Amino acid sequence: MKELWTTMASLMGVLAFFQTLLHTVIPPELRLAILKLFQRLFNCFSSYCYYEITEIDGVNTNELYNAVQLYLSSSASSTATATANRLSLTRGLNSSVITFGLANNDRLSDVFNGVSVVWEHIVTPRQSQTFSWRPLPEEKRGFTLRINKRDKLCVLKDYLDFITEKANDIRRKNQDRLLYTNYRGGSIDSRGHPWESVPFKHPSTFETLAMDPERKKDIMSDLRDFADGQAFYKRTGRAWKRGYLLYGPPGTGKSSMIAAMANFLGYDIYDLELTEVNTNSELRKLLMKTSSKSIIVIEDIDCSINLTNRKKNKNNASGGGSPEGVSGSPGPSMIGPGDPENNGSNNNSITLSGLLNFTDGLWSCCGSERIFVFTTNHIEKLDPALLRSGRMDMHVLMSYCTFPSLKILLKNYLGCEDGDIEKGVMDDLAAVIDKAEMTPADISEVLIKNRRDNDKAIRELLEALKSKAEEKRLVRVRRRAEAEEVAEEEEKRALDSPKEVGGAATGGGGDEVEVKFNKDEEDNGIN
Ligand SMILES: Nc1ncnc2c1ncn2[C@@H]1O[C@H](COP(=O)(O)OP(=O)(O)OP(=O)(O)O)[C@@H](O)[C@H]1O
Ligand SMILES: [Mg+2]
Repeated sequence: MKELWTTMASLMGVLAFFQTLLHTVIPPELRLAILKLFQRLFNCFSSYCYYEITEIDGVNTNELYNAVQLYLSSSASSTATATANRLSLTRGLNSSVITFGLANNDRLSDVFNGVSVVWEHIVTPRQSQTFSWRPLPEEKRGFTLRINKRDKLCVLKDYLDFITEKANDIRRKNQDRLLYTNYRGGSIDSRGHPWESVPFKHPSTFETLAMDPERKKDIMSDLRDFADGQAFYKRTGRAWKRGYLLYGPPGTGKSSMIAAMANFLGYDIYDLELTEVNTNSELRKLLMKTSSKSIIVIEDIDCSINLTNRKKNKNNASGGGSPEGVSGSPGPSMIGPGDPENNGSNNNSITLSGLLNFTDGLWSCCGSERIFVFTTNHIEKLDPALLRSGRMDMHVLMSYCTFPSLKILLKNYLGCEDGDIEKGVMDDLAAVIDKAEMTPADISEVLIKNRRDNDKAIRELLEALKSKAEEKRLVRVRRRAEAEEVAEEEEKRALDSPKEVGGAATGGGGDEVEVKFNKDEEDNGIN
């Protein structure tokens, strides 16, 4: 044994001697060249290709590294017990989910399209801090992907695309939805963001939303088509965005529908408070800072902006209207801060034109996969240019509660399925629901109040519906009586007016004569 140790020691001594000799005799350049030669020889005979994905690419963070890390985290968690003994755990900002990661210098195998690959996470200490504008981490991190040479051409690109897509999905799923608002107008905070965000936890879903089931299905499939439609939008040359206009009386579920859309698609919401935005350029700035896969909402659009701007400017053609692209409608005029119309009480110089550009102009495409949702209680007040397809592709009427919607509310609040309530009672509800014109919000109130006692809740609901229906009937009777009265009066006036009509006839056309007469009167007054 002793002899063995002595031989080993002398062998080590000889090796050390030769190493020192080689270092002194062979210059470093030659050593490097020999090393490279060996590497090349090894690569020639190896049946694998190796790809390195480093954390920092020069000075920038390598997005692919982050994507691979996230992607492997899902594989690592699912196969954690099978392969890895040591996993790193992380929880990101705004996230309630813990992600698993491949620990340092650990390996993981994966299969894509039937091809096996091996990932290795390599962490080495950074040797010397070279000069950099930003401090670099002390460790050099990277992933090495090992693929069989014969498979590399057919899978590499598709595999990396797949990883990037999957990582984006995981990132979105792991992060809580965010609700952004622009309470400071377009001004930016210390981190350069004009939006403030809070986690979005609205529980509304399409399942809880009370509306016509067919209409609901249409909207859901429209949203699904939109989310899966990247190739379609590219092929047709359209910007990947969609506009929804939700209109109807207060309390019919417009805001609840927006929350349901966000929860369905997993998108963030940007709630744009137009009254906080002072200029069109601020609006543009806000738009530029929104992310893809988001819903941009303007609630109560009729109250947010003076939608008569365009109409006013229609008469004011010399005011510099720009062509807007809607046939038959004149281009909107930009109203600048110095415009007399905007001075005085209203200093807000955001215009309808700015808003139209926001939803449909070139700037609306600075990002992708975005849904614009406008809500209003008065669709008739909106400018037709705002409603046209392309801007608002889908108009959704959120109406008073109908019988199918009522069934959804009964299920949500009382847990009553079809058949749980007596048929006679259901028939009574069905007979009265349309006449009552109650909103889902009104009905929810009645149900929520009595949710501990289903019988009482339904009894009170029926009473409320009946009394509302009676109220509506009385209003209709009164209106009809008033209309009849007006019609009678008009008839009487028509009988008394042949003389006037005759006089007008001699002048050639009622309205024209009246205008002319007034004008003459005016002229006489002036003279
Ligand atoms: N269609 C609906 N389905 C389920 N719940 C509804 C529906 N409509 C209203 N509600 C209930 O009424 C409340 C108010 O609804 P919501 O805020 O969505 O109405 P809205 O149409 O946006 O009203 P407004 O026009 O005043 O903004 C919601 O919290 C929800 O509980
Ligand atoms: Mg609302």
